[in-house]
Amino acid sequence: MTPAPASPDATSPAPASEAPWEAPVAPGELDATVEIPGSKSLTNRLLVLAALADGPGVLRGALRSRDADLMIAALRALGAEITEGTEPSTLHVTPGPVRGDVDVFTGLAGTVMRFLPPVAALADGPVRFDGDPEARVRPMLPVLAALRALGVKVTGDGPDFPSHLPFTVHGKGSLRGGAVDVDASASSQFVSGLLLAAPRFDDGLALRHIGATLPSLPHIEMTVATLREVGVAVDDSRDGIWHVSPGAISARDVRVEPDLSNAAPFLAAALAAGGTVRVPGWPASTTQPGAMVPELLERMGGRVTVEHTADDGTSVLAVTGTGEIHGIDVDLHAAGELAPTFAALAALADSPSRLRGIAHLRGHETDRLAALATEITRLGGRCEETRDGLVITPRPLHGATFRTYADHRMATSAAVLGLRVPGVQVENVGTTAKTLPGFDRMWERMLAAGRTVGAGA
Ligand SMILES: O=C(O)C1=C[C@@H](OP(=O)(O)O)[C@@H](O)[C@H](O)C1
Ligand SMILES: C=C(OP(=O)(O)O)C(=O)O
Repeated sequence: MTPAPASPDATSPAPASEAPWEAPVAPGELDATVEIPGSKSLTNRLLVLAALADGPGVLRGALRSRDADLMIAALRALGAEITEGTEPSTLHVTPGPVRGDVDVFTGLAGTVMRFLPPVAALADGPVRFDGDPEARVRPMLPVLAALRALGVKVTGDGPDFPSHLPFTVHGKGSLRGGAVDVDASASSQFVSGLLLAAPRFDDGLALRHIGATLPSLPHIEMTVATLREVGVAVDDSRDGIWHVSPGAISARDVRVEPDLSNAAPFLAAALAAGGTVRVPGWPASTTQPGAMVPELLERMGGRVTVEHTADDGTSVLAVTGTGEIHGIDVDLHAAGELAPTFAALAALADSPSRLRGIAHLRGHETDRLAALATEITRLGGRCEETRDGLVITPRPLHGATFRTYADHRMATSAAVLGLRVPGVQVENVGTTAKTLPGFDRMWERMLAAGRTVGAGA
């Protein structure tokens, strides 16, 4: 077992590619099998729980990307020992007392900036948080205000209570917990972060969501499911209220599912290019919002089949393009991270589309509604922002530089568009390292028909 890299690049600025990447036009019908690395959301939840557990645990098939490596670096700083096994995707985690007087660099990872402040409240001293310039505008107030309401001192750079990075959480070694109200209408991650650390609060946590809407419910269900899997009692029987009982977090040896949201652009490629793209390891049941991908692709004209089911219950999911892409009217409130992929397909469709319920995307890696509208328009398309989404009216598209605003999913949606539109120059494709390092090479290999494509191949 060798120590996992000390994440030298995780805490440095996000990788920026020098020259734009010319998104390849599909050379013909696809016939590819694409192995998708582990889920970001599961990897980072399981890492947090492993670092707070009652003994050493193992993650297999974990994602190794900028967001995961930032989580690893942060948890190490906070006192956990994390080493690589025989493969980089096998991580051995040995918990330690949560350590204070440390710095946590969040990069642009929502999971790091929202999941770790509640952990920092358990530290025996101050934990200073900062991140990428783009991270400093992402909403943070609800989770910091919740910690304050629970008696934790949180300070910012100036005299005012912080609503964004940078900030410092002054841990006192333990936290009583109790009841707290949180407005999670801007991000489900405010709820998930508090719930994940809650079993280690003396009295657990009774969290009530008080906002008008609650996005990304599957991600909260994922949090609840991962907590239950480590033996934590969670009562979620009332809408918008979660009760986490205090207690030990059991150490486990777990396998991480592939990232179904990262599978989305590859499967969407089958509709844009024609032919078939397969993703092995598709879980029989999952809390990942990417579970919606097959149904949405079918609604847009794709054909979805399960080609093979393995002994472990996972399947090879195959999506075949029929040559047609239809517009779609869909509420993506539960699965906002899919919006960039479906916006790209919508711009290539034969009828208009409406993506609804995604106002909260304005607080993602960038303002994704503005970014998608601007960049699809730049290619000659028609994409208009609404109060809570996008209306996309297909028009003939042409090549241009597609700006990505440090957003990995802007880059992957540009790749989908480029399959049909020559000359799409993707600025900073390296931003895909946030959740899928080597995306551009995987994409190019997918276009070489009949190949099995893996992240490291
Ligand atoms: O908890 C998680 O792992 C995530 C929750 C969602 O955040 P929002 O609720 O802010 O959309 C999602 O978009 C993000 O990619 C991952
Ligand atoms: C919104 C996303 O990321 P984050 O975890 O940084 O919020 C995303 O990956 O689409």
